[in-house]
Amino acid sequence: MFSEDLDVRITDSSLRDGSHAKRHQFTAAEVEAVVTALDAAGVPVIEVTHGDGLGGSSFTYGFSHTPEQELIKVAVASARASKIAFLMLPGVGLKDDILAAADNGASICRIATHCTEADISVQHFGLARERGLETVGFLMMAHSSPPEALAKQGRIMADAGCQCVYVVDSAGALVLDQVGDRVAALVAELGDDAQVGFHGHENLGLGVANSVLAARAGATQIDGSTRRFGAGAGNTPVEAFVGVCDKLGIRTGVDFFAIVDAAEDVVRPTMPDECLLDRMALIMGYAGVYSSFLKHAYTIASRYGVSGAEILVKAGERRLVGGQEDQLIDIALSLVSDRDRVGDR
Ligand SMILES: CC[C@H](O)CC(=O)C(=O)O
Ligand SMILES: [Mn+2]
Repeated sequence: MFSEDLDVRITDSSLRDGSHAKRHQFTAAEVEAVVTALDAAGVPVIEVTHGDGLGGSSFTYGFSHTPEQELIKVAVASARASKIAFLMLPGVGLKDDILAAADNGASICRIATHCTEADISVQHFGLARERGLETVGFLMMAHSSPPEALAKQGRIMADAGCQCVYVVDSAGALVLDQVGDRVAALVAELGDDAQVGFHGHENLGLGVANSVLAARAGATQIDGSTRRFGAGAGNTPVEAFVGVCDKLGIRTGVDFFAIVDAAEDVVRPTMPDECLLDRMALIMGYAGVYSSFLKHAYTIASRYGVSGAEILVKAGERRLVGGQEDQLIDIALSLVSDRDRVGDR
């Protein structure tokens, strides 16, 4: 599926996972600048979509500054060698959105489901393959399922036409061997039927280490974001991962010095803030909370005058999954009523 000169193929998610951190405000000029720089550094795949995937621009998830199909067109026009990928969550986006992205020149379709719900992706993989797209499946919140259960879900995706099933550590909650064990279970289940990938978040500071263990366990596609530009504390930093891979003899095809320059000179200026390993991000990793809830938790905490950290701890206890952003409001209201009850005594 990709050049034999690579041991792992990197997908940069700054222009999709970073969209969460930027509250979906990417402009066409920013996408052009980032794609041009990443392409020149040799990044083989660049993902461009609203943070919540095709169709994500909405009241619930946050409206995009620029329609994502426009951004996809700009990305395709700016890339010389990189392939442009897009993400879609069945039910957030529609099948027509996949066809529009393909018409706009994107060539890799990534379908994401909660890690126990792979069966809702079947028709989307079928459509994407029919349309000639390369396919990737995302099993999100993978920390919440044991390796064997994840492997069974991966089998559903592969049988539907998915060419690479990802272990997606949405909460940045997986620790070292927990990644290796999940990747190994998928590799054993899928054999030659599909590749295995890993998508990490930095909430416990393990993005690079977890990605190396994923590669050692047989993952051949690894996600990251340049300058960690992603939800929560961000994703595996591509530039650090490339540097580590160079030292370990893992071939990524990405030029270390060029990607370091791109991170500092091109990606950083598009970021509202650095993605930090701060209290809120650490709690997400520790409590197993979906990274894309971070900005919502900040907004809701300030609207209801409650602690964002407490919202996240309770979100972890409730085992919320992607799409349940509105439950953060419910948690905030329960914190307000607990506080009022104590005040009444
Ligand atoms: C809302 C989709 C989500 O951000 C996908 C992803 O990157 C993850 O689960 O980590
Ligand atoms: Mn992510």
